[in-house]
Amino acid sequence: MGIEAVESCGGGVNWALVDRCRGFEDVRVEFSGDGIMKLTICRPWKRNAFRPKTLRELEQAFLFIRDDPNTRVVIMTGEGTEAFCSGGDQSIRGDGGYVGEDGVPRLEVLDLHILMRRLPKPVIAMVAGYAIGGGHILHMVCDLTIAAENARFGQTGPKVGSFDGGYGSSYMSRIIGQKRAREFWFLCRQYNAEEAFQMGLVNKVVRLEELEAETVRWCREIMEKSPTAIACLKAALNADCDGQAGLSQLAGEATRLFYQSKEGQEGRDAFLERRKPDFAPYARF
Ligand SMILES: CC(C)(COP(=O)(O)OP(=O)(O)OC[C@H]1O[C@@H](n2cnc3c(N)ncnc32)[C@H](O)[C@@H]1OP(=O)(O)O)[C@@H](O)C(=O)NCCC(=O)NCCSC(=O)c1cc(O)c2ccccc2c1O
Repeated sequence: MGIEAVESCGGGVNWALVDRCRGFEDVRVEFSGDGIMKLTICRPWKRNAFRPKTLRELEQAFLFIRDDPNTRVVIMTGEGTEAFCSGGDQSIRGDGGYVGEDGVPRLEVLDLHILMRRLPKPVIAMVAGYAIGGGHILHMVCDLTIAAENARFGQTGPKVGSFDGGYGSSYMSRIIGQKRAREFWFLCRQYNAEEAFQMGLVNKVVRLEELEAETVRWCREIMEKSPTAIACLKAALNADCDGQAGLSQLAGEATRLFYQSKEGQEGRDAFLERRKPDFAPYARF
């Protein structure tokens, strides 16, 4: 995959920068060497608020990861200990969305959510500090969340003139229930890590110094399991709230398995060999 420049962080992993994402400005993409890809939003002076460029780089990284057989699990995090992500960068919010270098206003984070949901590999949010606004939604869209004790969670939309009626609302209510979701959005309060854990928003709370090591432990535990089973389970759990798109993702996993079977390959081979397919050996049991 073209990795270089080993640098050492916490968690006992020698993270290596991924060459093909080396030109990125807002996102650092690193590989553990044994299956874990770490994506770090690097705008700490803005509490890791995202701008269109940040989202583009995350999208490119996820597309790369989707096709990369070496990557089994993804960690998504923010630079530093102050914030995971504080949502959309309000300083470049125009009248119709967040304005990038091309001058076009967009709400592109919604596309990123879909990419993350469709990724057939687990994404774990590693949260230190604030996960606020669109940053809170990003952690919710991740499959699992490990939080440091200093983590703080909340929505700000109705305070800053915004709202996410997509995963930010409907999926939140699936996770924490309707009453709590309404509380989150209508009051715009902040919740600490323990409160988030009690609500089921977070899988584990650890001391800040332990955050990366614990997250890596979860990744490695997942990597001991069948990747196909994990991909099918993620698709099945998504299908519960993703409608036709969710069913299509789940069915795509079935088609992928079918393509790998002798029965599926007999259909292809018969067509190419201009003969009648012989499916007799593959009767259902
Ligand atoms: C995150 C905070 C609670 C942190 O508070 P703290 O006191 O620790 O730090 P400061 O407030 O002093 O911030 C330090 C520094 O960072 C700048 N900053 C922080 N967040 C942002 C931000 N989101 N955008 C721009 N800049 C930010 C801050 O201005 C300071 O800079 P200085 O130059 O003054 O040093 C607190 O910062 C906070 O509440 N931040 C705002 C959180 C927020 O409201 N986020 C936006 C919500 S809306 C959203 O994210 C969103 C995005 C989308 O793309 C959508 C798409 C489609 C539908 C809905 C969307 C949506 O709702």
